[in-house]
Amino acid sequence: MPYVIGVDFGTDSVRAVLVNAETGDELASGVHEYVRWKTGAYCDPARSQFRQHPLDYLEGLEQSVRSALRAVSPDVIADIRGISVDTTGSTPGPVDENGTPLALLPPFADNPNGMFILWKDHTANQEAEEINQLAHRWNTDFTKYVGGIYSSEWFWSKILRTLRVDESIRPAAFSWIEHCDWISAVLTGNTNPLTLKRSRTAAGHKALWHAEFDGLPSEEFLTTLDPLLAGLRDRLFRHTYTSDEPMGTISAEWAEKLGVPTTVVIGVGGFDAHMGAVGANIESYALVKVIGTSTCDMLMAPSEDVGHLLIRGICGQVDGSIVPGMLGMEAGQSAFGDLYAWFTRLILEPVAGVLTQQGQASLIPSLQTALLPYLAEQASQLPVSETDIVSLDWLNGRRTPDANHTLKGAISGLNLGSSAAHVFKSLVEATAYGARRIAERFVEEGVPIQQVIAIGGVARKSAFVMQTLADVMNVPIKVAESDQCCARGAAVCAAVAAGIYPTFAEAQKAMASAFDAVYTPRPERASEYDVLYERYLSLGGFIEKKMPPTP
Ligand SMILES: Nc1ncnc2c1ncn2[C@@H]1O[C@H](COP(=O)(O)OP(=O)(O)O)[C@@H](O)[C@H]1O
Ligand SMILES: O=C(CO)[C@@H](O)[C@@H](O)COP(=O)(O)O
Repeated sequence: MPYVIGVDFGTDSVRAVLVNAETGDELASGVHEYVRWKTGAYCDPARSQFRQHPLDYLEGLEQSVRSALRAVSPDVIADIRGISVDTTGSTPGPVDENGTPLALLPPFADNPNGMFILWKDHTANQEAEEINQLAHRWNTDFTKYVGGIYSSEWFWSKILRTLRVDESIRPAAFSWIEHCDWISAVLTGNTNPLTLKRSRTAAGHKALWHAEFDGLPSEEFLTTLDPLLAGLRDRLFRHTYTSDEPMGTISAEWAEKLGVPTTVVIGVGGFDAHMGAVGANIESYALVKVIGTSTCDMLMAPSEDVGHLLIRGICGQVDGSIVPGMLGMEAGQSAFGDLYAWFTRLILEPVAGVLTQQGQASLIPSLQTALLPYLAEQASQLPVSETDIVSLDWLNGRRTPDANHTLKGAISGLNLGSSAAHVFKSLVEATAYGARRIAERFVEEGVPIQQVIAIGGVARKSAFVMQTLADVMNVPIKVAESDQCCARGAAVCAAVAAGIYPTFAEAQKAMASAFDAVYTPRPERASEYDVLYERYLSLGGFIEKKMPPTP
């Protein structure tokens, strides 16, 4: 029997799953939480600075795969044929001529600017704005395939910001690399930034790569943006590769580290959301919502049907970014479950402080675990009325429609009777309104949505959130059965890259997740939410127009 491994680098942890490529059975999995990231090292949330140390990734890769393989017999291990990796993105980092991230070199070991700049880092808002202004007056609008607005979450904004603020990085950063490309390259032993195979998904959605531009934006565009970018285009890449392609064969060093055969094929890397959509059996005109810390909303359609459209305000339309040969479209919300995490922290921090002062700190961990489910239970008992609190989901800025990471969240309609459950309910509704706005944008732009599928931590863990989402969007939502859909999707990609299946369709048929729940909209709630959704749009319009933007 052939087996494959999918490795999914999420925001907080990395997960590896071992899948039987014939039956789709998940034999084993392993999880590793990033050690340095967990302590908050190299991050400054107040400034939206979020950096990850490459050692967290290397340790996570080894630990998660080893831990999965501990559960299976040597016969199974001997039949492992492929490994593919997905990561968050855009999560780029500076590398030297050998493709070594600068933070792995002693002078930069503790320099956040030598590390990977996590997708949710918004320190480059100013640079994103400059890219947009220049692109919109250039003869070719390089933003046209990424919704017309470049984001501070993406590749060029982050590179430019880093080069501007840190002189020490400038001579040392020979090139830049996305997390998904680097880890896949590490596994093959060839991290040469000039020859390793770069992911189409990362390049097309985040780096303004397009076949029409003959690759990345022109040297003239980049140097007009800032002379600090001179020459970098030639040290990046011109060609890109879809996730059905092999990146290479595993190096002897990594075969030994992971305990897998030296014949294992490493697939070209990709993003968590895109591979997650594959794991959830995405098909034409299905919207797959990856609902976790943030959301990614993945929509796929035949290029011949929608390739002529330029869809405004989304995170890109890229040929082959999800499934080779199809147009992959991405949108999303920069914070979804993160809103709930923020609210529980808000409640817990002072309570934990008091408990600690009173010598009862041992109570804190169980409070931490119980609080979200408790709030959801309380909120689910509340009626919905047109005078309810209305909140905005922009606590981490707005990713789509129309990226603007200077925007902030808001809570409106509080009175002295407003309880924690009322506020929590409004935050859950706000995330659902943001989701509805994205779906409406696709439809307004001419891309129909025929079904909605949800995957990710929130989709699996919270019936309350999912029912609210179905009510607000007024569509049935199917939830994929797998707890590890992104890693499973990576395993599907590995099966194709390793030649076990010739196409994604065949690999998905055998290996993609089934569905185990459907949330059906409740008609009376749906009509109440139509009214509240209008108030959400008005509140959003007011905040965007009247509140001065802050970095
Ligand atoms: N019971 C719950 N109800 C609602 N949200 C939850 C619950 N448990 C966890 N979450 C949210 O899930 C998010 C993490 O999602 P997950 O998919 O596991 O991780 P990631 O986004 O890093 O891949 C967190 O933001 C957290 O607030
Ligand atoms: O933006 C993308 C992909 O394009 C994601 O990697 C990013 O939202 C992070 O996803 P998670 O919230 O960690 O699931």
